Formats: sequence, C-alpha cells, structure tokens
Amino acid sequence: MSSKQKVCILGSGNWGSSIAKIIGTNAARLDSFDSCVKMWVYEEMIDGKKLTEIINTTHENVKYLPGKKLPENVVAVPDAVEAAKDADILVFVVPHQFIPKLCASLVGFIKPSATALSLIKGFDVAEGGGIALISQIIQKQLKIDVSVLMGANLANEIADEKFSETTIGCRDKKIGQILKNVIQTDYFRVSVVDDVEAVEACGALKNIVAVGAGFVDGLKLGDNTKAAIIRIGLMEMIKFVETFYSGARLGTFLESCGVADLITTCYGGRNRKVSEAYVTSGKSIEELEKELLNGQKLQGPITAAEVNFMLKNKNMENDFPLFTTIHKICIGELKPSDLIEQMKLNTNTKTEQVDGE
Ligand SMILES: NC(=O)c1ccc[n+]([C@@H]2O[C@H](COP(=O)([O-])OP(=O)(O)OC[C@H]3O[C@@H](n4cnc5c(N)ncnc54)[C@H](O)[C@@H]3O)[C@@H](O)[C@H]2O)c1
Ligand SMILES: O=P(O)(O)OC[C@H](O)CO
Repeated sequence: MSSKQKVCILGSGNWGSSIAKIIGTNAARLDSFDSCVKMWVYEEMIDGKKLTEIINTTHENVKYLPGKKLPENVVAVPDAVEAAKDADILVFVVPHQFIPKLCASLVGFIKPSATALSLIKGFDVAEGGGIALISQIIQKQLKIDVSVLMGANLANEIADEKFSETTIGCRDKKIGQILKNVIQTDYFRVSVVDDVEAVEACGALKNIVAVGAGFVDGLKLGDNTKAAIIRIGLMEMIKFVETFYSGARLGTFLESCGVADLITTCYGGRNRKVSEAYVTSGKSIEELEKELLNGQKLQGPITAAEVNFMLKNKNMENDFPLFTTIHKICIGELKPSDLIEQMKLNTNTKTEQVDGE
C-alpha cells in the first residue's frame, strides 16, 4: 500500500451513501488517507439529470439518502473500473444480488495489493448445491483479502449521527486497525474481531429473521411473539454458523453484528416493514419493495431462498424450521399465519426432548 491510502466505495444506496459520509469525513481528517474518495454510483436519471452529476454538484444523494450532505471530497463516478482502479481500500456496499456482476467487471483492473471491506449482507448460491459468503465471492473473483463490517446499523440513523456500534471481522491486525481508522467516528464505534465468517453470516442471516418479525407485526401478534421469533432466530443463526462455519465463537453473537443487529433489524429495518405490509396488503413482496422502498433493495426474502437452496440440497430443512417456514411464506407455499403453528410444533418437539431426558 502507498503511504496515503486511496479509498473507493463501490455502491451508493442508502447504506453506501451513509458510509460515504463517514469515510469521506475521515479521509479528509486523517493524514494516512488520500482525501479524494471515489464512490461508484450505478447511474440513473432523476428528473432528467444524472444521479452522479447531482451528487457532484449538490453533494447529496437525493434518491437514496435525501436531506444529508456528503463531504465534498466524495466524488461520484459512474464507471466502476474508473472508481476502483487506483484504490488501496475497496469498500463493497451494493445489494448482494449485484455483487457477482460488479466483481466480474473489476477483474484485472484493480491493484493486486488492494484490500477489501464488505458491508454487504447476504449469500450467493454456489456450485455443488451450497452457498457462498459474499466475501468469498469477492475474494475468489478479485484475488484480494476481504474483511467484513456488520452491525446494528440502520443507515438513516447513522447518517443522523446517532450513537451506534459496529463489528469489523478481519484476520490481519494491521489491516483491521487501518479499516477501523477509516470507519470509526465519535458516534460510530468499531470493534475488530477475527471471527470473520461468523460476523458475516450473522449479518446475512438476521435479514431472514427480520422478515419473520415483519410477519408477526402484520399479524398484530405483539411484543412477546416477536421476542420469541427473535430468540428462535438467534438460536438458528448460532446453529447455522456452528454447522457450516466451524470454529466460530459464541462471543461473536454478543457483538454488534449479532444480537444487536438482530434487534434493530426486527424493529426498524426495511425487511420488517415490507414483510408487515405483505401480511396486511395481500400484495407480492416484489410489488411492495417497489412501492415502499423507492429503489432500495430487500435482502431478506432472497437470503431466505439462498439458505433454503442449501438446506434443501442437504436434506436439512427441518433442522432450521424458522428459516424454512419464512422462506415458504415468502414464496407463497405457506400462509403468514402458519408461522406460529410451525413454531409451536418446533417448541413441542424441544419440550418432549427435555422431558424425555
Ligand atoms: N440500508 C441500511 O440500513 C443497511 C445497513 C447495513 C447494511 N446494509 C447492507 O448494505 C448493502 C447495500 O445496501 P444499501 O442500503 O446501500 O442499498 P439500497 O438498498 O439502498 O439499494 C439501492 C442501491 O442499489 C443500486 N442498484 C440498483 N440496481 C443495480 C444494479 N443492477 N447493479 C448495481 N447496483 C444497483 C442502486 O443504484 C442503489 O445504489 C446490502 O447488503 C444491505 O443489506 C444496509
Ligand atoms: O433495513 P434492513 O432490513 O435491510 O436492515 C438494515 C441493516 O442491515 C440493519 O443493521
């Protein structure tokens, strides 16, 4: 890495723009970073003007983070290669379904010495019937080290500079410190841990539970029911990580990326909001995503499908009844009201096991 490190942000949605506000401020403030931060923007027209031009003149992402000023040293660039080619630190923050195409466009054009930080919550389906972490997709395609950042991080609240915590998962202490320097502010506090896969899996899996929490809200079932879904969801997240990413530490679930993200997402997130409307409106999830999110993207239903793809292939759907039920509700195979019947069956089985011991 050169002495002044260049940072590029790949993505400019709700979280991408919010993190650009932080990174831009830190890059301008700290000597170790080049103050110019390029941000790749998936170009679109807003009222006849290019979004990149609007951002570069008004310093506001009027579509995905309206009402918040970005630092002037954050430069919107419509071409991903142009944005990334000189960067030492690549911050990936696109909705997870777009990552394979983005990475493919960068192959051969980035610095081989670059390091990546993925803020992306989700998986990708993999050859052989399994799933891959998003960091693994980036690493495999671009052949660079990838750290992750996950936490209880509703983007709008962070843009409002309300106190929040986050977790960076990084295997290399030196890189972990550099990443912490570029991300941490007085209101956004970073913990660095080396349990990278567990940190990332937590970020992806909590979006499935958030969909379940939204169903509970749509069914008007109350706080106790929602707490039950959160508890069962946490248990399935732990079991999933222990089963598929051996060596993970239980303590990681107590970091911001674990239980804290699960709580915030089940109360304040977009997955919760759209899933609640799915129950009350009778419209499809795709329709509601368009209607309610103004171009922002839902991650939970697709993540539930990706996880189910692997569980089904491994004949393990019954080992993760909440994840499986939520997926089946999303694709219309079960009704939202079936959620509770399925959970009763599950808790009955558990009780019988305990009684039988
Ligand atoms: N928003 C949050 O509060 C939040 C917080 C933490 C983590 N995350 C995670 O960060 C990631 C990015 O979320 P976000 O909120 O920044 O995005 P978003 O949900 O606001 O998505 C909109 C973005 O997707 C882009 N886009 C649309 N079509 C595209 C295409 N074909 N190719 C590439 N990009 C396209 C849009 O230009 C826009 O930048 C997700 O994995 C999400 O789970 C989001
Ligand atoms: O709005 P959601 O449901 O995509 O959740 C946003 C963040 O992941 C919360 O940390």
